[in-house]
Amino acid sequence: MEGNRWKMLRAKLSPTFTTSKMKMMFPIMADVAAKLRDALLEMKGDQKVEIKDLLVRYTTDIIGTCAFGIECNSFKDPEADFILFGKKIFIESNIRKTINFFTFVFPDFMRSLGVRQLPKDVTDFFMKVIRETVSYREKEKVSRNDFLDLLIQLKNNGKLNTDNGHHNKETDSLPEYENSPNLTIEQVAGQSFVFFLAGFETSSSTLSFCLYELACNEDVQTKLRDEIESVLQKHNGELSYEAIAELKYMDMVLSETLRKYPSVPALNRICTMDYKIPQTNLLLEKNTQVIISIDGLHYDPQYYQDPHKFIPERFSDENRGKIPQFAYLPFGEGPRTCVG
Ligand code: HEM
Repeated sequence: MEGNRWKMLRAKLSPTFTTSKMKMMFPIMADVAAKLRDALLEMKGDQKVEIKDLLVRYTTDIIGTCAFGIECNSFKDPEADFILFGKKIFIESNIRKTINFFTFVFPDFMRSLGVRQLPKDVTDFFMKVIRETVSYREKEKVSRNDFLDLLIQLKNNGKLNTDNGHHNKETDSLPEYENSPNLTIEQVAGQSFVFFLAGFETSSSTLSFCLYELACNEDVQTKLRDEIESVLQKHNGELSYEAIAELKYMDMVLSETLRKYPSVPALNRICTMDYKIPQTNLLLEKNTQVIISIDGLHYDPQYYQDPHKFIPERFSDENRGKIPQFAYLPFGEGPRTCVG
């Protein structure tokens, strides 16, 4: 999706990802985390685990419940529809294609809201799920404090309800788009679907790589475990939004994971005007497609000494500032940066 249509939707949807909205959804996410813990506890000591598979179930359940408002139950039922249809998009159609999908094909995919380029049974499934859920919620006046509730507000009112009746700069859409049309049910379904696709594979692969690095680097693992135990102790053993925010070393470990294994290896842009790259004779003409290699930047020894080594300390308060802003791009950059 490009131009004004993208701008309008982005302006409407960005407020659904604010800190306060994330806090609101936190208990839903914590419930799914508890199910992951239970699934792990049920395993026997010497049982082999395909961790990527388990984490796909975890992120599918999180996004299914936050974006679609549906309990996918993937831990109890590995054959659940969401898992099967998710696999159909991502696993059966080779991983390389998936990566390319996010980088080069993403704008086209967004233009059509993704749906027409995918197998019809997959799009029919997601469309049906959203139509039924929205219709049920509207009829029964059910509210779940989740992302779908926010999309329903955008469908019915064109903007989000204000918190406690007060305007809040976090929750108001940008003023120039305040009077843009409400979302249609197709746009609600399309957006939920985009979030499902953009979210579950990126997050589960990041978590898998993180666990892999923790297994390879026991010192990092011990330090991280100590941090988690001490923060949880301070919060009476309770996992909360505030407790997570205190996990500084965890943040460093995840940042380093995203450096070594960015989910999206390259960014894709199209020049909207002629642009001369400063201090060179290079002119990028309007409509030129530009591909920025995230992998290339993240492994450039000019920015990261020993780039193949897993060193979370690169992202300590002291060191983080030494990394040039555009040499670390796991979530992209600029107005199109990852919304999730
Ligand atoms: C580890 C997790 C994730 C990573 C590494 C990641 C990475 C990215 C990257 C690199 C982009 C392209 C940005 C650009 O072109 O500048 C992107 C876009 C996007 N991401 Fe993510 N993402 C993650 C999780 C999520 C989640 C959980 C969601 C939603 C629930 C999400 C929704 C989106 C959307 C909607 C876009 C398109 C934004 C636009 O074009 O305006 N992502 N993501």
